Amino acid sequence: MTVALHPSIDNGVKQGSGNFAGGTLVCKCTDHPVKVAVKGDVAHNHACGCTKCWKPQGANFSVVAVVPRQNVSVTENGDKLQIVDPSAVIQRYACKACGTHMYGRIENKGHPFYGLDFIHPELFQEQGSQAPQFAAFVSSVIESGVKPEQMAGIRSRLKEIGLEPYDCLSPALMDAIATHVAKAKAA
Ligand SMILES: N[C@@H](CCC(=O)N[C@@H](CS)C(=O)NCC(=O)O)C(=O)O
Ligand SMILES: [Zn+2]
Ligand SMILES: [Zn+2]
Repeated sequence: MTVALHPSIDNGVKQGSGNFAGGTLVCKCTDHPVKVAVKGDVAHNHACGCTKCWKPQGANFSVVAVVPRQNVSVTENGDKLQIVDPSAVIQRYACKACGTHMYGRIENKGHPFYGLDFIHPELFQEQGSQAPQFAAFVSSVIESGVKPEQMAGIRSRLKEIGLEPYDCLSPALMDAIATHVAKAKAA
């Protein structure tokens, strides 16, 4: 049996339509679910192995992407949301009833990713948003209980489905962060 990564990619990565116009994220509650409207497609969608990103039951990875924060609005049952860890860089708003993270927001205006919210595309009611592009923080799954000897299998499975594994973010995103830091230092 192949190692389980995340239900939305375990049978292969499904490509996006290329013209996803946005949609509604819905939490797992059957009663009064939280709904969040997102305008436009997501970007930088990826699998994340860190312990902070929300994963569905049984998954070793989260699938998470970014959207401009002005494109995100809570439309229903926002009173059920609470911030998971107010001291984290990314303030993740989760449903108090079912635990699903609905969006994560950076409030530090100096952060390289300020202006982008983090969302989980599997929560879209609609199909067709951008597919995951790579896997980040892969080694961090060990912090959630994966045994080091399972890592070779996990990395090879990620590669098999077309998600290059990295132990931080992708080179493009790391370069973007470093560029931001260099400009801030020069200013
Ligand atoms: N090894 C750590 C890595 C955590 C981490 O740095 N996560 C990244 C990717 S989501 C991050 O940007 N975190 C900022 C935050 O969680 O606020 C863990 O698994 O907890
Ligand atoms: Zn809920
Ligand atoms: Zn993460």
